[in-house]
Amino acid sequence: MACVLLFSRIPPFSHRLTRSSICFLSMFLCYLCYGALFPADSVMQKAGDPTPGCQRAPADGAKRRVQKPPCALPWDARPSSGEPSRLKSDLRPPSTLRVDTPSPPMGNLKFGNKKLPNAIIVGVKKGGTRAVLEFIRIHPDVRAAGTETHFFDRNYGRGLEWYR
Ligand SMILES: Nc1ncnc2c1ncn2[C@@H]1O[C@H](COP(=O)(O)OS(=O)(=O)O)[C@@H](OP(=O)(O)O)[C@H]1O
Repeated sequence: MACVLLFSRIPPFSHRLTRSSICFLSMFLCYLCYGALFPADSVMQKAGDPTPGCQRAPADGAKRRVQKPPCALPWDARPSSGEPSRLKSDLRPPSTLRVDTPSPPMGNLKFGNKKLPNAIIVGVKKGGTRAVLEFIRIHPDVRAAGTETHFFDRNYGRGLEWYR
């Protein structure tokens, strides 16, 4: 009796095949939709961008990236868009970042305006503080000091005027 009940609950082979087909079909449709919504190039490069080599620069590590921008095209010659681009700010030479193209919220700051920092990265030596700085400074609204200031451990005696 139990056997009969058990077998009566197992769907016939054709039903199982249909369910498997539906399952595979839905997975395939999901894959297609995902591919249509998020094409591989949409994150790294826009369709009209004439500088494919710049945005596909190899990730060499933060220090080298800051010292030597991988793109030969001048920053001013690149097409601008309204959207704040993470990759563009990443490739921007540090000097240009400060002087030529201030981000909108920082635009009312004149060059040479001395301010104390809004945020400080604190860390031990070899604790990865440089990496944290490089990640945060990718944001277009962040303006970071060029080098580590070491105010509290080395330059505290110079006072706040030096720190600004
Ligand atoms: N996410 C992550 N995971 C693991 N390790 C990481 C990470 N980010 C940075 N690092 C390593 O941190 C080392 C650099 O740390 P600092 O930037 O604090 O260096 S420094 O003290 O300011 O010179 C440096 O180690 P070394 O390569 O041994 O010098 C980095 O490789």
